[in-house]
Amino acid sequence: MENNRLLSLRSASVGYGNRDVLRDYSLDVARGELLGIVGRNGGGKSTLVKALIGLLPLRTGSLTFYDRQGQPSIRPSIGYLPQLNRIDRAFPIQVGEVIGSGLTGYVGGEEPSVLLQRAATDLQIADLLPRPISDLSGGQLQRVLLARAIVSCPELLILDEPNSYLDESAELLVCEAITQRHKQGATILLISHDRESVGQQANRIISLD
Ligand SMILES: Nc1ncnc2c1ncn2[C@@H]1O[C@H](COP(=O)(O)OP(=O)(O)OP(=O)(O)O)[C@@H](O)[C@H]1O
Repeated sequence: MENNRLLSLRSASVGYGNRDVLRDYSLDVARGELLGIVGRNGGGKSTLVKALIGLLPLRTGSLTFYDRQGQPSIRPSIGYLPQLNRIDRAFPIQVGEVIGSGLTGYVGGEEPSVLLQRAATDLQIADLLPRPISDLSGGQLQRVLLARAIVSCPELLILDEPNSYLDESAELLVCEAITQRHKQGATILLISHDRESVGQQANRIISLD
């Protein structure tokens, strides 16, 4: 892992108000790894993710990202799928705009409209692009948010409960999209309370209970 690390969290404490949810917590993630993060409801999975993407400050400890030479570096490009129940469904925005927001700051060489169309096609939601998100079913919105997370082909993909609200065929589609991004070299953190579903995809599983 030493030379192949993407990130290293060391002795971190993170929490809300005066309560630490994670205390003295350490985690290394290797570049190209598909890491499953499992655990009971309220175990701290989303809190860990928020700390990794900078939404929650560390109270103690450190978070370091590394480049391909193993040197400390700036944060890599990150795609994030939040839990659906944290999304404001009434916000007046169209599907295409939501997916396109995943391209903010994109500096790669590909045409943004091509990337957007590809992500929408991969998740079979191209016909939904002009629709307002308030019109969508839970499973459709989940695929839209996943498309936003993957659209820029980020180095690090963090997916919080990606299978929520999905029927069986949509689960297969999402699983395929995740596997494809992994094969292309992305490092993926897959968060779930369902150890069995994560176990089929992950190289390694950690548990937060
Ligand atoms: N914004 C917040 N303010 C205060 N406490 C919070 C907040 N978000 C989460 N918590 C608390 O932090 C603890 C960990 O929550 P977290 O959402 O990280 O768990 P989780 O493992 O992701 O759970 P789930 O499987 O239910 O999504 C819980 O006790 C929760 O009540």
